[in-house]
Amino acid sequence: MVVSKYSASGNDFVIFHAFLKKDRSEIAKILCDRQNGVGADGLIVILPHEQYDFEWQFYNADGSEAEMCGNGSRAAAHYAYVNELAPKKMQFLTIAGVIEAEVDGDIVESQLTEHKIIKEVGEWKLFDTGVPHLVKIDDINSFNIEEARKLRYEHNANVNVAEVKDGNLYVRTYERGVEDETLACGTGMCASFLFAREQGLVGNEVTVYPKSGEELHIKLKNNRLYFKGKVKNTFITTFNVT
Ligand SMILES: N[C@@H](CCC[C@H](N)C(=O)O)C(=O)O
Repeated sequence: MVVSKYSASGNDFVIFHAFLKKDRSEIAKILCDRQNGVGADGLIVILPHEQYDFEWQFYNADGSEAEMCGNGSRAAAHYAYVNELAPKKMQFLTIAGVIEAEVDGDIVESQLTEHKIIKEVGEWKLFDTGVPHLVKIDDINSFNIEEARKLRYEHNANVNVAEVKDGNLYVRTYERGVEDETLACGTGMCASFLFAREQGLVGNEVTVYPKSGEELHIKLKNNRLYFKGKVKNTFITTFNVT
């Protein structure tokens, strides 16, 4: 099979398109494996849809299906555009709802699904930005992988520590389904932005830096989150599925 590998700010994905919607949990594990597969944080499968430009299936590296993925939405939009599956400005369906995206060269902006606050857990706050994210505003160096892993299982959520420095937002994320810290997480950066904004640390727009150090932009307009940054199609390959 022919697959494309993408990096969206360091969050990496294997992407292919198909005609049939079926359980692809096993192939996600195989393709995402960093030793025996292509290697990625997630698998995205682009499928035709009658109402929208396309529909996707998103799987984490461990084969679990997730409702949404912010960085993945930008990579998928770029893939769909360059493969002539969607126009520059597109709408596509995820489990969490409809995503609007616009491709401009290697920059892609996604309008995420509606967001909400779920609950407070001490100094942490649990947001839903398409998928669940616990966020704490603290020194970015206080990110502790063991604590994050414990919270992830206690709350079935991704876990973020965020800090505002010189008006910019810095975020580190432990991702469920990858079961490790990743180089970037879009829905996590957006949840972190919401918490920082609530605390008056940022306004309606912010420049954000995930662990990869790449620059992204988030804005809140009419209570909707817009998330913008570069994506890179790192390679296209054939992969033997045996
Ligand atoms: N990396 C993604 C989020 C992917 C899903 C997440 N791991 C989950 O299972 O909730 C992003 O960029 O938003």
